[in-house]
Amino acid sequence: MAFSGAKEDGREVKIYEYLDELSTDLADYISELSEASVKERGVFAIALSGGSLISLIRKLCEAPYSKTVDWSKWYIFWVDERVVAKNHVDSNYKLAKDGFLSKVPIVPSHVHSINDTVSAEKAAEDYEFVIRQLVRTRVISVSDVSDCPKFDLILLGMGPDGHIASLFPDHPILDEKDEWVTFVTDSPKPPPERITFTLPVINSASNVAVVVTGSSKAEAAHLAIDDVGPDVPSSPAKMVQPTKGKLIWYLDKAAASKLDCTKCSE
Ligand SMILES: O=C1O[C@H](COP(=O)(O)O)[C@@H](O)[C@H](O)[C@H]1O
Repeated sequence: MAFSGAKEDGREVKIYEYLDELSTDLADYISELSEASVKERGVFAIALSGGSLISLIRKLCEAPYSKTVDWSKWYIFWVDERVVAKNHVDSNYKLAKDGFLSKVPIVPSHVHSINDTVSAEKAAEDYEFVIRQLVRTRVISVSDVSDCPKFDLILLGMGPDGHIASLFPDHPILDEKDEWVTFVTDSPKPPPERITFTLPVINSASNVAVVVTGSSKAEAAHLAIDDVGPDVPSSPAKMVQPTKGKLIWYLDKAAASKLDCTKCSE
């Protein structure tokens, strides 16, 4: 690792010279959380994003993780999904299935993808219903602060505009307080119809990791991580502030190139 720094509010920022090193550390982190969660609760409820994240968790499909992780206890969810058929090239499910889920022995009935045969509004409603059932049976834990689900781990990517999940800058759903899962039909990044966890759900997780690589995201990473004052563009990524959970940023050097790194240590 090139740098690792802790911010005053408990956030951790890890910066890597090489993507390979980032992927290995990320796989270590995920497998350690899985082990701790299975020990404590008997299950591991993890929510995935789409995009570049999936190739960055690829090490989990290799030894030692492929053998040491208790895959039978994993329950998979999506932080956001595009409302397209599951075999569509834009589907976050397809991306995860091809690049990760098909390579590890996760129980098929533990994989909770969205209903891709209905409208975005109905898909969000259905997905929230599924999550509510699993909160009731404690496959997903519940926050003692809000009544929100408390995922063991939420993995986020971030776009060059600072969007996380399908929460885009200046969009009214950033203010959603009541729903767990909501929808958009006007995503500025195609495809336009998507469902997404809301900020209260993301911020109720036990652990959140934001994984960001590439120089096109350097400005957005700076705006989200550094203390930049109030007169800056809206940053959904900056609104990721787990109430009680732990937040870690995994960045490569290019994505971290605009950070104020005075508090980072080698
Ligand atoms: O559209 C989306 O974009 C973000 C960021 O994707 P990336 O390829 O720039 O990492 C992703 O996290 C989200 O799940 C996806 O739907």
